Amino acid sequence: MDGSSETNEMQAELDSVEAELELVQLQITELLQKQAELTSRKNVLLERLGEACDSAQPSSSASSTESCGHVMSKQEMQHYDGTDFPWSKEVVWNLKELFKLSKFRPLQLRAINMTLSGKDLFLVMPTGRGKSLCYQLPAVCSKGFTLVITPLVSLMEDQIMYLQLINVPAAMLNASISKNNAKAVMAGITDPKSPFKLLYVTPEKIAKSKLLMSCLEKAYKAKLLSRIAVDEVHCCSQWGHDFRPDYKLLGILKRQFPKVPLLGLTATATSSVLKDCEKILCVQQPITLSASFNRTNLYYEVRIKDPDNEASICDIASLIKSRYQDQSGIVYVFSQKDAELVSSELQKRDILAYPYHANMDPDSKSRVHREWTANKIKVVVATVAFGMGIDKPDVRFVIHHTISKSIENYYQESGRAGRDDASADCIVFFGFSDIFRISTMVVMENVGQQKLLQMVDYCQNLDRCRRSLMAVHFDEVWDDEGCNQMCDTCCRVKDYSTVDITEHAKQVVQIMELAASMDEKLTPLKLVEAWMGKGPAKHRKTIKPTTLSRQQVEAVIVRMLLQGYLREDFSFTPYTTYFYMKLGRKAPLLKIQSHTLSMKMRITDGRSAVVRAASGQGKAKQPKRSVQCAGDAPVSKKIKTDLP
Ligand SMILES: Nc1ncnc2c1ncn2[C@@H]1O[C@H](COP(=O)(O)OP(=O)(O)OP(=O)(O)O)[C@@H](O)[C@H]1O
Repeated sequence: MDGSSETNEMQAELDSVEAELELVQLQITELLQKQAELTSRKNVLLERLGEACDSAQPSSSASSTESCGHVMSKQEMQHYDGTDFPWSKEVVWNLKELFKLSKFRPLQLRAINMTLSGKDLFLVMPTGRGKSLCYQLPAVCSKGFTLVITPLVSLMEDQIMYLQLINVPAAMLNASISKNNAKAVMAGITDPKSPFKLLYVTPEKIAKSKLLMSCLEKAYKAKLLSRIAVDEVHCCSQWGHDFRPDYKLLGILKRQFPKVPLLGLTATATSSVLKDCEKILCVQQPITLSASFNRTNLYYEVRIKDPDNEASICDIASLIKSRYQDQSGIVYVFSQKDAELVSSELQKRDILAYPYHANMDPDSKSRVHREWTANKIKVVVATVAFGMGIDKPDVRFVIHHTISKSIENYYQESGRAGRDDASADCIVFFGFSDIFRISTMVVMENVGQQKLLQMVDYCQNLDRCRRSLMAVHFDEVWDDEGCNQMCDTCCRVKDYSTVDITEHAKQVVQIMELAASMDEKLTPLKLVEAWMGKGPAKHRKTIKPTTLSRQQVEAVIVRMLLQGYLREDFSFTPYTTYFYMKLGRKAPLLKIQSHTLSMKMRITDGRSAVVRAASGQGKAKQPKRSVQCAGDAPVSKKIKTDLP
């Protein structure tokens, strides 16, 4: 053997060893990822188990730590759910007669009794579950007034309008009110007759107005300052997602008025953020009450969206007509154009539906909102612009014509259903091409892509309860029992079977490799078509078509994307973003004989019960000729959407 062929052989062996090493590295990464997922799940479960054990302990020795620093026994905690306090009669009377509510929601009475007992408290409760009542009701039952710190003037105005409606005197101090008005409010603070029960101020006012602080000082001395409520308390902490510098200065309140109980309210705060808030606000060992994010009255369902837009609207129309005749609901859509189109199509099918999006004039928007609230309009077909201030109790369904851009967004949007605690449905129509429409929109966001894929996983996953998939995002565990058959996966466990898709995935890789070898970029649609033997005649000759249905083809591609066998690739022009598919970092694993890939699929008919093995299983040959992949229309056009 001459020197050069020896070198060639060694080079070939080196290449092969390097390739193998790369595969091993991928397997290690995959296992480490799995380990991290399992560890995080284990930690959440351990925490839950700890809580469960605490609450199972005999009351004499119980020591539940439901607070950041303050230790309170379970029995003591439960004591605050009672109605034998000196103020209880007044509290219950006001709940019914003033606020016109029949009963308390979980944790409301506990929070109210605790704050009326003078305890400092952090209340973590999902949006729309009724945090405001926890300081509004105590304010009415206390002498003097409650100081409420709120970050947004619009939220302040909404609350004051509502309180005026129910005859509770309230005032506000912010940059938008007149000097005379501000003067009257300042005078009211020290008035022993307390002309208002709640005073709303921005954190800036506390930080900057010496006059306000001196009035509050006088009110404190005269025992007129009964309570301090800090809304959106997570804004204090730089670790929170919405830090506001003026919140950092609110520590002055507890330093100046140490005997006034403080109530911090938030819908989103981890325990480390709350610890930080505790320090910033100078509260010592506050009790933290956290309500579960699990909305037990909501039924979650995912339906496959028909690729034909008209057919998909037809599906929504018949769903509304058959299940929600004369009931109130929202259909969320992706773009302003979709809002116009879907609402007019629903109208053609005798459904009283109107569009709502950011590009409508303010009068039309508020008319749609008003008439829907008054039940004159049954369905609002809206972009995400329909969100803030939507507080209709009897929304019986929220249908997503297009998936949300993240699970957190989906939770908020779907959470507008069933606020009256009666059962309501949250249904997503999951369409393959929608993934890529949204992808191009979120591509510039920090973790936009990652969050979108979590939403896609929520839609495609048939292994786990939909609730439990959502719970992870709120650091909670809602197991199947917690679901109580209130999602389609829990209801239809028997309709799904696990299918080995390894050979199918290998075919996809082959197509991608061929395209890459020809320097051709594949859009998701083109990949589907090439695999199904559709598209130009020359493609059909080169690729052996799959035996899978279009729905299954799309499902396999989505699974491969979610698991890293495929990945997204974008190219940008000043006007639009183009979306293509690429092989993912795990694609080489499919070259290993022992590596398998499986997924759950819905058994809708005999055919899909077992997805038949791809042709040429185990000995797939490379087609000799290449796939012609270029030429299909790029996925993204410039679309007007209402970003949240
Ligand atoms: N006990 C109750 N029973 C029925 N409805 C209630 C109850 N408590 C509050 N609500 C209603 O729930 C809705 C939402 O309340 P609220 O605005 O206080 O929520 P929130 O938790 O402050 O939400 P956000 O985080 O959006 O500010 C209101 O319409 C309120 O009247």
